[in-house]
Amino acid sequence: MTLDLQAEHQATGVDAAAAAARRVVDALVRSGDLSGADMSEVADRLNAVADDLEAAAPPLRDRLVDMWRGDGNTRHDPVTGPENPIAPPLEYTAADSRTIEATATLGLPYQGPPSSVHGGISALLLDHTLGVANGWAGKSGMTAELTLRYHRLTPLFEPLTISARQVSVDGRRIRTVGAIQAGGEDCVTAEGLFIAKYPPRPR
Ligand SMILES: CC(C)(COP(=O)(O)OP(=O)(O)OC[C@H]1O[C@@H](n2cnc3c(N)ncnc32)[C@H](O)[C@@H]1OP(=O)(O)O)[C@@H](O)C(=O)NCCC(=O)NCCSC(=O)Cc1ccccc1
Repeated sequence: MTLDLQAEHQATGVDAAAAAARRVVDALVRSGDLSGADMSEVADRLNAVADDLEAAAPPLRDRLVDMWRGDGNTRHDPVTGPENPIAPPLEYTAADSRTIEATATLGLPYQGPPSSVHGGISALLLDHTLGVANGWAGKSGMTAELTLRYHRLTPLFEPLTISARQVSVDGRRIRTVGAIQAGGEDCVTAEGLFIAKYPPRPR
């Protein structure tokens, strides 16, 4: 089976709502206390939206089964998930049979050091990208160790290339490397040990 590297997108429905929520988060972080908007009115409107969503939400168990349906890529994860507002979201393409990559430009919600990507966000993007590279290469597992080296600040507002490649499989031990680059330079590099183990999807 060939892994489908990109979650199927819907131009409408929850994907469109998640994209709107991403805009809201970005606009809120952009605004801070310097905005001319009436923030208590904004809070009321956002709480009204949350009230509507919570009232219409399915039972948690039904949603868990639904979000893990099938065997391919998920649509809800915090890195590629088009229906998850905290996902940038990344869209992977295959560079070769063991290597995948994505391009993303991150904004203020992902800031750590000034005008730079938070180190934990870089770790999140790399952990997930290494994991998906394993699936693409044909043997996946759970992260047992993830070693990161932060070479230089990772800029916000500039295109980043996030890539990963499976380098070896030895029994249940899978070794995978990856990087976040800006302008062709390594910002963060990663080495991961994954152990082949597959927690069952809720059915
Ligand atoms: C799965 C495992 C890591 C290993 O447990 P078990 O199955 O009980 O393994 P067992 O003890 O039977 O050892 C087997 C072999 O492995 C070796 N070995 C084991 N550990 C280490 C080590 N640290 N360092 C070195 N070696 C280690 C051990 O010595 C043994 O070697 P041997 O065969 O004797 O030569 C478990 O601790 C766990 O679930 N941890 C939580 C993982 C977790 O939450 N991760 C984050 C979520 S995943 C994610 O986000 C990424 C993702 C994104 C997208 C898509 C997909 C993925």
